[in-house]
Amino acid sequence: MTEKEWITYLKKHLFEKPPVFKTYNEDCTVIQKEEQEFLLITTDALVETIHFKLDYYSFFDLGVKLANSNLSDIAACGGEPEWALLTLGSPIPVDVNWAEPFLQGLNQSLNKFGAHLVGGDTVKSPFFFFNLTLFGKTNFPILRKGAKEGDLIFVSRPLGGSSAFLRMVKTSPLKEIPENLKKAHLYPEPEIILGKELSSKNLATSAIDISDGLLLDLWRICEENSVGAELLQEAIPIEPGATLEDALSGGEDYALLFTVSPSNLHQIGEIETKLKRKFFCIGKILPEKDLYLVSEKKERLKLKPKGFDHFNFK
Ligand SMILES: Nc1ncnc2c1ncn2[C@@H]1O[C@H](COP(=O)(O)OP(=O)(O)OP(=O)(O)O)[C@@H](O)[C@H]1O
Ligand SMILES: Cc1ncc(C[n+]2csc(CCOP(=O)(O)O)c2C)c(N)n1
Ligand SMILES: [Mg+2]
Repeated sequence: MTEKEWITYLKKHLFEKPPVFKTYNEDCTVIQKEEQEFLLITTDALVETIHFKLDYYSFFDLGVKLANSNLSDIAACGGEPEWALLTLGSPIPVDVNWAEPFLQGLNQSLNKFGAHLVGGDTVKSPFFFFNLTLFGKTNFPILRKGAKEGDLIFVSRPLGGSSAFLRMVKTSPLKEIPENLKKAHLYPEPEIILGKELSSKNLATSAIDISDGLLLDLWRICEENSVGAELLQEAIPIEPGATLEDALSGGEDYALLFTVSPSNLHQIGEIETKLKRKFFCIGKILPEKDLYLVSEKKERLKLKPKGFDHFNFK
């Protein structure tokens, strides 16, 4: 079974009654503590050869990436990260020469957003793997559920850089790869500040962080809401050095994708001014359950939601 089929299959095994507010097909499990107080829980792993190779990652970088990929799921729910648990799997006895920089990278990224490592587990494993479980909180959770016909689709920054890095590192030495692509893959910034702004203004009708690719992650929002989407090719921001294909389906961007009702568009401008950033409106939500790309020549192409699936190598 593909990863998608597996996620569908396991739905019936997930407990989703109060106080669980929402869990299935979400970036975090959302648990309601009080009327306006929610606990967020997320977990994400990095596995050697699947997510990284040690010839281009330092252990410090691995700590940063592990923290950031988890922080990104808290950001997608409009949360504030708090507590983290680490599972460390190592084929060799733990040695401070690599464990110390790993923990430095991990803690540096967690601490930057007010989160702290408070426990974990350590096991021997045939290869290195690192898993983090991150707890956070929010007063107004943003879900994947909520996007409606006519809502505008935004992404928070240019896409594709991470995937372009991965392509280049297969054939080029690290020092020859442009800095912006290196940064996109090794140090993707989690959008915690933006997520909190969207949440406190109750502005996003839905959100997801782009981990498996723009098309696939957008399609997750569409499926959750029984809608479709249309993207304008010329409006999709592409990181310099990346291709359109990288931006559409590469993954590991950790940008935020969010939808906004057109009647609230002016509030995006207010956030842009406050954060001194620009966000990118790339399309809109459609009633019909399909994905379209309007090319630069104004041709309307129906697309498959192509992206990263751990068990689908078609
Ligand atoms: N092994 C599992 N057991 C229970 N629930 C799972 C398992 N794997 C995934 N899920 C749930 O399936 C849903 C979809 O997970 P998905 O992997 O799309 O989320 P994500 O963490 O945002 O993605 P990514 O892993 O790419 O960061 C989530 O609600 C998640 O909690
Ligand atoms: C060596 C190597 N080969 C391929 C990839 C690409 N890749 C791996 S996992 C993933 C999606 C996010 O992961 P998850 O869904 O587990 O959070 C992507 C795009 C990589 N990073 N390293
Ligand atoms: Mg996510």
